[in-house]
Amino acid sequence: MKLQLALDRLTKEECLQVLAHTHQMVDIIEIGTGIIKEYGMSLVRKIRDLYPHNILLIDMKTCDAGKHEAKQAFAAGADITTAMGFSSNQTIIDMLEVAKKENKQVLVDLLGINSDKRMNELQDLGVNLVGLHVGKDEQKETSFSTELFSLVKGLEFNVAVAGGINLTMVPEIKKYQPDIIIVGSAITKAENPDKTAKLFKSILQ
Ligand SMILES: O=C(CO)[C@H](O)[C@H](O)COP(=O)(O)O
Repeated sequence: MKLQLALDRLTKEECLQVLAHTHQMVDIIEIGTGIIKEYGMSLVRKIRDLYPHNILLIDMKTCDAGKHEAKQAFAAGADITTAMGFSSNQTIIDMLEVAKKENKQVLVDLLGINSDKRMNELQDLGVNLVGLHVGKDEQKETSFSTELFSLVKGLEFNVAVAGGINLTMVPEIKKYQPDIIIVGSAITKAENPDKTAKLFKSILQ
């Protein structure tokens, strides 16, 4: 089970500071959508250069122009880019094609997806990595629940989970054996991000 650290709603300096203290404890560094919008690919390149040994996911949340945005993400150094599950099939097909050529990956974010029909379509398109996700705004009303795993039950996906995940929630989530646990604020806003990342890592091992 891999630990992914999501950098969101931080300044560039805060991102670099958190990473300096935590990169050894995390498997995947995620550069969040808002950070990419603020600082662009130059920060992605900088983090790629600083941390060549971590897997780098950039949360493009692409929903159109899939080919172009996947190429952009991989050219900047991403190992994984993200697409929204509600995107057109063509967008997802194009992104998977670019990823395959470059030996990279696409994570399909299931934010807002709740139909088995769409899940089957995604599987038929060749998607192999999906994210069960409770969004930041949704978190005001609800928190991550393991009921979300029903969406991937019986399907062949590698699964990431995200959305306000904290240390207390991990033992229950672990029972479902997701491939990746994505943690943002619980680490980045902690008093001691390094200590907290270490605790997450030790629970996952
Ligand atoms: O994709 C995201 C927001 O769109 C975040 O990466 C994800 O929600 C994790 O952050 P947090 O643990 O703070 O919710």
